[in-house]
Amino acid sequence: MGIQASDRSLLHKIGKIKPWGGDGKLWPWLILVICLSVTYQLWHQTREQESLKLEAEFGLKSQLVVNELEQYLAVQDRMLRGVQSLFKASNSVEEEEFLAYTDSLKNLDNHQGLLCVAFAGLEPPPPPSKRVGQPLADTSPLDIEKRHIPVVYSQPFSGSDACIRQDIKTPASRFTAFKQAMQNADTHITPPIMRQNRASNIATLDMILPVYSNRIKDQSIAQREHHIQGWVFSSFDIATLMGEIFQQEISEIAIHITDISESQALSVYQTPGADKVKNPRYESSRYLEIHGRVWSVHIASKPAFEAALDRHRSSLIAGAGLAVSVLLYLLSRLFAYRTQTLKTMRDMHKDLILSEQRWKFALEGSGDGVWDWDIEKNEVIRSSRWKTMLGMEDWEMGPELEAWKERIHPEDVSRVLSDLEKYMNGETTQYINEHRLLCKDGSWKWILARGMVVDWAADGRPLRMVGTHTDITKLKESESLVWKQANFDQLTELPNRRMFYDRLAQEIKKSNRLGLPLALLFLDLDHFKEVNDTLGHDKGDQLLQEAARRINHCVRDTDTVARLGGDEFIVILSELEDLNSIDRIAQAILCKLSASFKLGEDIAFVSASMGITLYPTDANSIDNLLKNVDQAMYSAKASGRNRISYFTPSMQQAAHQKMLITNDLRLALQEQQLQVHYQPIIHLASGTIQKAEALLRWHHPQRGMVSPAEFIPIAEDTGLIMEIGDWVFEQAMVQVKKWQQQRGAHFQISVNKSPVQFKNDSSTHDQWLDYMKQLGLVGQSLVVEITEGLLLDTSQNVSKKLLAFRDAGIQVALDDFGTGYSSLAYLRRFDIDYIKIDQSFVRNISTQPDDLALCESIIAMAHKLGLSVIAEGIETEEQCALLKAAGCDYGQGYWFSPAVPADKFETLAF
Ligand SMILES: Nc1nc2c(ncn2[C@@H]2O[C@H](COP(=O)(O)O[C@H]3[C@@H](O)[C@H](n4cnc5c(=O)[nH]c(N)nc54)O[C@@H]3COP(=O)(O)O)[C@@H](O)[C@H]2O)c(=O)[nH]1
Repeated sequence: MGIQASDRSLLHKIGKIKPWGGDGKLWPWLILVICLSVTYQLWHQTREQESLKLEAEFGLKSQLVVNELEQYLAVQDRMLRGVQSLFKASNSVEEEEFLAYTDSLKNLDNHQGLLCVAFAGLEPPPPPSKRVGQPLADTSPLDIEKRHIPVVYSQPFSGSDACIRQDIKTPASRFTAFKQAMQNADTHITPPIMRQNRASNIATLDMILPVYSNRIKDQSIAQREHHIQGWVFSSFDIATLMGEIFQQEISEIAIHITDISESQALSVYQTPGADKVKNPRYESSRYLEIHGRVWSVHIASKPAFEAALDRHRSSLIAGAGLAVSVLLYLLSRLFAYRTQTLKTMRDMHKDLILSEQRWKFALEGSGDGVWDWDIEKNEVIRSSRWKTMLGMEDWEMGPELEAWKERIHPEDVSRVLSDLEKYMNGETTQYINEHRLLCKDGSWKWILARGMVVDWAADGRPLRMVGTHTDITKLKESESLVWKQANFDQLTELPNRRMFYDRLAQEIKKSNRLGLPLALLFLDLDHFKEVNDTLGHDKGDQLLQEAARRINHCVRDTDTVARLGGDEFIVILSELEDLNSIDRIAQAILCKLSASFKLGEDIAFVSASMGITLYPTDANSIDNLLKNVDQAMYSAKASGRNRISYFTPSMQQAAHQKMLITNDLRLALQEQQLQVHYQPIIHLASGTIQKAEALLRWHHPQRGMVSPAEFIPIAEDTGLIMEIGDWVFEQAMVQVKKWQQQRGAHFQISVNKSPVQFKNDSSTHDQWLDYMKQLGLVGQSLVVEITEGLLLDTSQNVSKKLLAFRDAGIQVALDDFGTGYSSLAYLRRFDIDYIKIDQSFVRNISTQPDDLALCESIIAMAHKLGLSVIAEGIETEEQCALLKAAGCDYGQGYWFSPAVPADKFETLAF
């Protein structure tokens, strides 16, 4: 059980582990934050460095552009100066010379965007020879404006006849550059000029050098204009020029060159798409003074250049840093999870060990033996306690299952194996069984075995079963004791009332099954009370034990003898094949019980009254059988004791009658069906009525007069006698008060008081005394008539009430004297005032000398004891005379008057 609970706890704990959260494990997050911030720092620094580096690179690139441009123009300048030198070297340059020279320039590398190299000379050319370079003697600057200046020679580079078709005077800005070159005797560059080139317009510029007819060093501008012969110039397609020079750079930077020499800035060149560059990261502007013009070179970084920043180390660092951060975070989470799992596993392991220790402790502490059965091998491991329970050493028992089976009590084997089989078949959820096992010393121990299969094969076969053995011997013994106490009479060891009911029920079933009748014999010992009272309860107990033995000897082992309580025994004679055996056994029992009982020093005699009834002849239920046998027993008692009475239908009839009377009696008092009659008691010496006996009468509406001899016992059985007895007493007291007034204060009325009234706790003498006081009666107005049987009762209740009556002056008469135990000892012990000689002795007094002698003895004895005697049932004058002669004090009987109603009593003439 402990392991199961632990398993549940472990599963619960495992279930609580969350790999990705919970339990306040913040440090993986801390690692992530640190890594990310380090990554950011690294990335930021690197990015800064890279940005600076790229900025420097951009600066270099910008510088390079300017340098390249300057260098290119310088090369072009030199090349043009070479052409100028050609003219300087001779007075006239033939076209062939010019073309030959300029053609040789094509071998040079740097002529990107160069359209043509040409010479424009002043007209008129000297006819007829086509010689040029001869001085123009009388020319002036105004003349230059007026004169036609055609392009004389032209060497095409990429633009065929581009220079031939050019007019150097248009546009004016171009001609200005020609003039400035002339005036400064130096290279000049024109502003950008739009030209028609094949199908499209192109921006061009010219680099110009003047050609003079004389040396012009240190000459004035006027002199220079005077000697001007013409100009050599190179025309460039700016876009091609720039594109070719900067073909590497323009993918990454945007170049915009503006000619700012004049008030209105002119765009020289702009890389394609430069206008789309918005918010460049890097920008620079430089100024270039070149051959008479001032250029602003603006360079801006393009996204392609800036992208280099993202491709560099900072990006790598950012990526790697992020990756490392996430990796470290995941690893730390895994590590945290692993740590937590390991901790939980350790806790679980600890719990398991603890649980197992507790489990073992609980088992060992409880003193249970443990067994572990390998079903496949059919071997059992048994704990030391298991073996010591049976008084064996550890080595004394082999591991075989049979070693256990052999020790099972033969009566228990089949039950044990059946329980085991039921469990294995799945009919029960636990193997549990109580059986006896043989100990080493030969004794038996009760074992409570419990077990469960703990391992199964894949196909469902049980492989291993474990369980415990608990020594329940003591429990069984106390159970047995309790059972015995509950079902057996401790004094006689016979089955008690409860067990008797069980047995009777079983015997009835058996009788039905076998078709054989059974008999019930109900015995009540006669005079047992006297034995108890005279010899004491110990002797009474001995008698009961001996009586039980004697009854048992008279029946078969299969029959049942039970004690129902007191001196009542009952016998079940079962499986009766011969009904005659009933009478034989019953007689044998009566005979045995009527034999003397030796009780130590004393000898006692009892007899038994026995009722018999048969199943199924007389009744077919337990209740009715018991009623029958009870009636039969009472019938035997009533018939004079020491006899057998078989249940008869008339008994049943009587019982039925009794029941009807009981019901009617309950109503009788309320419906005033009861009446008190008074029978006079005559003082024999004077012949006067000095007393009266109150006798109850019942006028039943249907039955007429019902005898008190019939209904008083019923009233006693049902307890109605309490109410009825009090009512009679009150009636009698009212009556005696009246008659005392008429007949004198000595007049007394005697009232019969049943033993039941005496014994009942609810009836107290105080109530009667109070009532008499209320009426103003003295105690002597009442005589209480009791029977001898009451005096046999030694209970405090009875003697207390009798003493209280005596103290109150109430007199006591002992009724029916001579019919019972007639012990003189009782007369001495209790204060009795009158003895009433039973009418059965009076009846034959005149014919039976013995009865007369008995009456004379009673009278003499009573007088000696100071008691008065009342003779009952005097019916004749002779009886009256004999009794009077014997000294009897009072007489009562039909000779004087039967009991009569009060009004009639008053008319009696005594
Ligand atoms: N506890 C109570 N018992 C009562 C009460 N009333 C009556 N009883 C008892 O009932 C028994 C029967 O009584 P009853 O039928 O009334 O018989 C009494 C007399 O009528 C009868 N008797 C009187 N004189 C003669 C006679 O000359 N011949 C004759 N055959 N019978 C006679 O005897 C009975 C007197 O009984 P008792 O003196 O009490 O012995 C009887 O036992 C009553 O006690 C009651 O209220 N309470």
